[in-house]
Amino acid sequence: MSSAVRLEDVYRTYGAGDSEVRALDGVNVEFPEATFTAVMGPSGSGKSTLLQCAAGLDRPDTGRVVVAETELTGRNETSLTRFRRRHIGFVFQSFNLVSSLTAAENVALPLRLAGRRAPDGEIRRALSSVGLADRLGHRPGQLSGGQQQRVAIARALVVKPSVLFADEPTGALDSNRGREVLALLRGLVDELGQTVIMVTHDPVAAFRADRVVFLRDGRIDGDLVRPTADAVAARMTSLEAE
Ligand SMILES: Nc1ncnc2c1ncn2[C@@H]1O[C@H](COP(=O)(O)OP(=O)(O)OP(=O)(O)O)[C@@H](O)[C@H]1O
Repeated sequence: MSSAVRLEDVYRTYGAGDSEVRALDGVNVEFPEATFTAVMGPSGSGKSTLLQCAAGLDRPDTGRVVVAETELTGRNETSLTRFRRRHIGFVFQSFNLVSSLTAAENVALPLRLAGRRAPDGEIRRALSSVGLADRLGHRPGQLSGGQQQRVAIARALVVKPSVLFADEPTGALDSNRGREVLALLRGLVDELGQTVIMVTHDPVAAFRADRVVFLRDGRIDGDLVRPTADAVAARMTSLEAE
């Protein structure tokens, strides 16, 4: 199986001198196409930094990041932005929708930013695929948290990205709404062959993934394939105790 995302020897340090933090300390990891991977680890272990570097939102100090067989490292900002707009979808814990725009307008935004047309049919299809065909004209403030996150997922998917990244996508939702979002992500992988990489603290969320990759102190610390929630929770407990 070919890899959708590959990080080779990635280092990322913040600050300098006494306040230096090595957020990523020689990370090597591959994320295969059409699979759902969860990234877990104690607070401060580098999960968000890994996701941001893999998505081209942050730059490693050294090492290589390859997405869809394209090397991101060394590209200038314009070229990186262009690549991201075509190939990367990103979903945040806090949804990050534009509050003054309707659901349909939010979903159209990435196409417009990429200088593409945003046909009504395409926008409607994206919102239908997340179960929100009847909420096109609603603004974020008129939607529940779970619905807002589904609009954010539709917005990330409308460009048909090579990879969908999600940083704690269920972190702001109650457990039922969180389960719906996870089922949606799982369905994208199973039905559309979408590659999904998700950071989460929640073993129940990680259980929906094909594989869980663990981080500790900026390094990869093993993985679990087709994990049970109990196995993930046990692994997290031991990582946090170390
Ligand atoms: N912009 C920044 N400036 C300085 N230090 C940073 C910055 N971003 C992250 N760090 C540090 O890098 C380390 C890794 O941070 P990161 O956010 O990747 O961890 P995380 O595993 O996602 O944490 P959490 O689970 O708490 O969200 C932490 O020690 C953090 O304090």
